[in-house]
Amino acid sequence: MEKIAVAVRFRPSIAEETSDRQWRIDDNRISLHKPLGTPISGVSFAFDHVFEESSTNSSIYDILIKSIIHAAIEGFNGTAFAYGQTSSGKTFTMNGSQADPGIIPQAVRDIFYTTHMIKNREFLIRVSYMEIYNEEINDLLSLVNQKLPIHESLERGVYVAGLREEIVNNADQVLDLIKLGEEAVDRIQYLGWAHIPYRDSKLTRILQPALGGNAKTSIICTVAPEEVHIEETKGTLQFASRAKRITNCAQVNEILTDTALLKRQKQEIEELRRKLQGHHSEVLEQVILKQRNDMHKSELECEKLAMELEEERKSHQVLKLRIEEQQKRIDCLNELLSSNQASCSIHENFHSDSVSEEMRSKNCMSENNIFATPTFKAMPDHFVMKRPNHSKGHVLSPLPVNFTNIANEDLWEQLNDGFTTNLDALQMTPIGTDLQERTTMERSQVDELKEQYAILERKCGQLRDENSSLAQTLSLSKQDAVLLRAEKEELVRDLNYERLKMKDLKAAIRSFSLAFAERECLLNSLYSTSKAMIENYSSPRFSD
Ligand SMILES: Nc1ncnc2c1ncn2[C@@H]1O[C@H](COP(=O)(O)OP(=O)(O)OP(=O)(O)O)[C@@H](O)[C@H]1O
Repeated sequence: MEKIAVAVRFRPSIAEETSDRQWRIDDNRISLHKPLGTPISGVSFAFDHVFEESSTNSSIYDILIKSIIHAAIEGFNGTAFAYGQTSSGKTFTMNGSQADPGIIPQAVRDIFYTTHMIKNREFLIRVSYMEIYNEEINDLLSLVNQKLPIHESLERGVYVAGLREEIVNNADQVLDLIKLGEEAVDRIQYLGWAHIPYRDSKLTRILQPALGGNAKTSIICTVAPEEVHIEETKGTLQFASRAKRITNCAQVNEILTDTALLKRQKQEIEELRRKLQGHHSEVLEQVILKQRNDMHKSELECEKLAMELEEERKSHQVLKLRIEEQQKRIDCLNELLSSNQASCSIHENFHSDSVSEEMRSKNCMSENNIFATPTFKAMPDHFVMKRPNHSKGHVLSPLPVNFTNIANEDLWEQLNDGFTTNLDALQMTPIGTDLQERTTMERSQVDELKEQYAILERKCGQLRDENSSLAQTLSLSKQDAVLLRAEKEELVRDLNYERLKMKDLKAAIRSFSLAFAERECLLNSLYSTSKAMIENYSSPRFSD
């Protein structure tokens, strides 16, 4: 006979308040005090352990839970649960945080660590996970198992019928299952004392063996230290005091005789055989087959994507080259444009008499290359003449329609736009028809060049358009490539995940088969031993 271990844990205070009354902890005693330290009578409780606000989950595990886990490994029933008002720290105590794992992850790791160290015994560890919500029991590992009933039998005691039990081989599998179960819950309040009456609830029934039955039990009552929660805290402490009076009678579950062991082994082997040959193995095989198919599909998808990516890369390369080529052509045209602009400005300053061969060749105006200089600036409307020796400033006038060999005063007046001059001071006169021919020829050349310039400008515009559309295509292709790469990475991740799942399944089947083979061996040996014993007993020596 032994008492239930009851501990109280204070969570750190959330509110910064000045309180009239406060809880005081002295060793394992909790009492309520007035501001000046006077204890309030009748509000004092003693427990097995009281954990202050600064306590850690790991210290709680070591002091309160570890011994239960080790006893369970030895064959006892064990129960540990948290009880307390909302927001008092139940979840924190059970699940904990990354830095301070709660008692569930610690217990799970401890179970596998300890069972691995025991070499002379075999363990079969199964996990189930359920919620009690509004007095209904739901399976968190199988969503089809809802509203499950509570049964009781001589062999199993109180149990939830139809609850899924997963065989597990390591701690991570258990924690993964718990995570899976938590995803199914969108409501972790099992022990909301304000909502579920302590008596008559399904929870009370399930906890029956733990509260006064065949089990070792630890209860962690979580409380909030703030004054505003004093009444709820008192309620929790009263529950804890009642729980402390409960006595359990824990016994190692079964010490089987050879015959009982034989019977039990036979049953287990039958159960395993049924599972292996029946639905369970079929499901596993189907799952493996599906995983394999998915894996092949993903691999094919990956290859396809890789090929597409390669194609995309090649077309990028081609586009890039084309753009570079176009850019070169545009640069070349721009160079020509600027050089021709320069030549046009020189051309504007030509005096009709002073067009020399040297100038012509310098500005690409020789007979041979006149059509090779495409971008000329348009000529001004008036062809102008300059008379350099007449005065310092340039006197410009429109070109007369006809020149003759002799310059008279009228002509000069016409040339100088009404400006009169001393004809004796003139050094030369315009030279008639030759100049006219040259001017006409130059005009037609300039017209042709204008046309060429317009054509080339159009072409340049087209090239620019083409260039920008190629740049657009390139940027779209780049975006496509990024998307394809992301898709590929996701597929690779899926593939790896499927591989891991398949590996786990294979390991589960392997350990399942091993256990099955070992059990069969054991059965056979027990069977032969029993047969030999029976034969021995029925031999004439014993008949006598
Ligand atoms: N011992 C502790 N140390 C640090 N923080 C804690 C502790 N206990 C509780 N907390 C914090 O207090 C808040 C409430 O705790 P928790 O969620 O565990 O309460 P709960 O009893 O599970 O609430 P509910 O019943 O409403 O689900 C959380 O933010 C939690 O991280």
